[in-house]
Amino acid sequence: MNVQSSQQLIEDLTLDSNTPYLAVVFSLDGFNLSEAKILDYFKEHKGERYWFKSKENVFNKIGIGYLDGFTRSNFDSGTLDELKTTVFQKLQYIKLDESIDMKADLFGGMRFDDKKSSDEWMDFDMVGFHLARWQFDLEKNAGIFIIEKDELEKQGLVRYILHTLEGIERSSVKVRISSIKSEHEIFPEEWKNLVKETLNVLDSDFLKVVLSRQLLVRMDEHIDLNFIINRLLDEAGTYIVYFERKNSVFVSKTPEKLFNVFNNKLLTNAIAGSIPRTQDYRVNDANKAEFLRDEKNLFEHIVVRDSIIEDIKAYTHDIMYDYKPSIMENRYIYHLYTPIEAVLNEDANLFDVLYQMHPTPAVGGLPKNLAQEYIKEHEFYTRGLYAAPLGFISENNDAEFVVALRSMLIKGSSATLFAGAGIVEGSDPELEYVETTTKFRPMLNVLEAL
Ligand SMILES: C=C(O[C@H]1C=CC=C(C(=O)O)[C@@H]1O)C(=O)O
Repeated sequence: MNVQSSQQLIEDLTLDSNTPYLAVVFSLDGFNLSEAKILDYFKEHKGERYWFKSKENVFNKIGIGYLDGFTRSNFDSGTLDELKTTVFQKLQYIKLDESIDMKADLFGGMRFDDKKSSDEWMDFDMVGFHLARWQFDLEKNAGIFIIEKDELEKQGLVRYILHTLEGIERSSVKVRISSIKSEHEIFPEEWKNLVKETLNVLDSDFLKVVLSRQLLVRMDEHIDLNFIINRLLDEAGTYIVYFERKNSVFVSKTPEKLFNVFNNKLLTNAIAGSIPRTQDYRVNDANKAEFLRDEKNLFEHIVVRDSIIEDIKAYTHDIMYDYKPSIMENRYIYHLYTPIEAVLNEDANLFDVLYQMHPTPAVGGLPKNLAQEYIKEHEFYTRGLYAAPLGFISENNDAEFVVALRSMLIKGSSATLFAGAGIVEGSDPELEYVETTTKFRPMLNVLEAL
């Protein structure tokens, strides 16, 4: 960044009186920044920081300080779309480097069930989208600083941004390692019984329901967030969601995309059907071949796929997918996987798409309404952000939302982990229980000291 020419650009800028914020877009070229350094540098903003990294390394976004945005106590697509437009209309942009292609976006989402509440999730809104004051994208190697115009002092602005970037670069991140003191499964036997009872309720009208449970992990002391942030980078091939709000942190290493939209092209996928991955590649190869032929898993997968296609039909055209699923390989588990592509209709409201697609049958069930009601009534806790849609949305409707699986809620010295399994006719309660144990692994791995 050339200080003089950047400063000149700002001095020459005519401030538009209709927009309260100035968004300064800058390059990170020449700076050696990492996620851990950025988040640590802004530690006084604890409770207002997020990190959202794409599974395919397309973006790596960090947001600091929730300057603006909107929260709602229920989901109303029309209102949300208007609120979104209002927030973006408050921004006037200035690029310190013409070649950077970055704009501000909103990060957030909604709880699994926007009508069910419990104390555990009090810090998170039913629906909430945040405009961060500092936004970094380490994939784009660029950042944005948004400042209120009535606080703006043009002369010092470029120096202030530069000073901040240098400060981040210089900071050395201290990590305090904590150890797991106890692990406590919440109602394991009752959960297996619930699966048994559910098998009696399933029929040709109620095909599938995903039942989840919790594992409570107590650490020996207050969990150091730098430690969590460092551990999150450990496994590639999943998304990383790290979302602070007030005194809670929600963390997910989900493999599951709800959908993304870039240049009006919508990508989504069906992920359903699972087998564990072992340490032995020969066993894995044999299991994978068997998995692709296994009727229970194939059935579970195909109903999920068809339901997703049904959900996006009203908002898209030219839907394309492979008829046969492939296998998605994660570190501890394999899933049956079908990518689905479509073109978004011109008048589509992305909040409508989100509301229609959520919950996918991979986390709710089928039919969706029946399954959602069943979960609300029978599960032993409130899902909150577990299996909820979280992600970002930009002014021009580029967006990416994930389904927040393989996740946990951190408060103080404890973490609550979540995992579920799709229950269909023929499911074995003991095997489903083991499958949920496998699905706790990614978050246990984050918490376990090396
Ligand atoms: C509900 C979860 O996983 C879903 C996603 C993929 C495969 C699943 C399954 O095979 O049951 C689940 O539907 C979870 O990880 O908590």
